[in-house]
Amino acid sequence: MDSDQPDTDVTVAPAVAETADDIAEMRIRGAATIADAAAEALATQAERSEAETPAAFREQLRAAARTLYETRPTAVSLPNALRYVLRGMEGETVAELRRATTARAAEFREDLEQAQATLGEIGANRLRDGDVVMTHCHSTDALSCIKAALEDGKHIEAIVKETRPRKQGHITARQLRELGVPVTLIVDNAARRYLDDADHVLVGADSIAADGSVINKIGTSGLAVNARERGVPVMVAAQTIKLHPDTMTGHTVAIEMRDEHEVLPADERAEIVGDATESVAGDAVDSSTESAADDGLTVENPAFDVTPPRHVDAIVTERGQFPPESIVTLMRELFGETTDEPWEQGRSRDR
Ligand SMILES: O=C(COP(=O)(O)O)[C@H](O)[C@H](O)COP(=O)(O)O
Repeated sequence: MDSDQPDTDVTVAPAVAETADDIAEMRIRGAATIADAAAEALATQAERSEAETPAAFREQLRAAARTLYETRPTAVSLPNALRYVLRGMEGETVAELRRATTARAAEFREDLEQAQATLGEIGANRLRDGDVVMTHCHSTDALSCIKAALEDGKHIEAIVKETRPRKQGHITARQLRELGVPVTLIVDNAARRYLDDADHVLVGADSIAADGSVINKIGTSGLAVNARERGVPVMVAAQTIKLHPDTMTGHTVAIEMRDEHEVLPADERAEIVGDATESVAGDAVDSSTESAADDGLTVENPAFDVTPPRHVDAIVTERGQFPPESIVTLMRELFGETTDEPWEQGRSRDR
């Protein structure tokens, strides 16, 4: 076996495969929720493992981590969660390893919840009574700030961007209404017009790079540019689990490209390309063998974009609020300079 890669033949618990599928298909979505589900899945793998040796147990956990890691590439909370749990995989026997791993996953999940609550209290300090926030996508970290402001007795209203193509804005609108927040739902294209009515842009993050760039749902960067032009401050609510350690050594953050059908269902594609199966020269082409790429229409569906630090006013974490340019200091403190692939954690023990 290649010593750098886990043995892909190792059986992963069906529950882990299900979680991986739920993440890939976005039934589980949003960076914090994905991290929580990944930690829970590793705990499940540990509980259900029938490994007879410590080495076999570790190999199973690493294979589970890899299955989860390969679902979506942009939210760094996923590999950060996997690394954190696998680092706690300590013990001389299978029973010890199981106990340590499940305890570590539980600790991670509690810390995650606590971090979000703390971040919310810090973010709420930026919101004044009567403020209107404009949101994009659905971020549990961003909502935590609004929730804490409401708990402080402030009246907050929201302008919620629909967020095409998946319309996560509907989830935000529903949850804000459950909190009693008056909501104005707008299409993405109306954002600039409604910025005149907003006191803050408040978004979450999937990853934050060492230079303070914010990687979040596609459309965030355009919103931030428009907000800057309109003089509306942009606040990013992001637990430190969103800090991307690899960017300290020059790596860039992978932007997920999703299926074109999220943007353009097959019947709508057919309406656009019409009878493109007949070539200009009039030669009939067999549509059953024609691939979508051959009809001259390309659909791009990037799920995220990068907002440069100059368009962001504050990154609010559970460790305090930071100007984006200084986030690297916190990153170094929390992650050090070196990172391995999640399944590399503790591998040296097995060599
Ligand atoms: O971009 C998204 C979700 O994208 P998708 O719907 O494609 O997963 C959210 O803004 C961040 O993940 C932060 O969310 P949270 O604050 O909940 O971690």
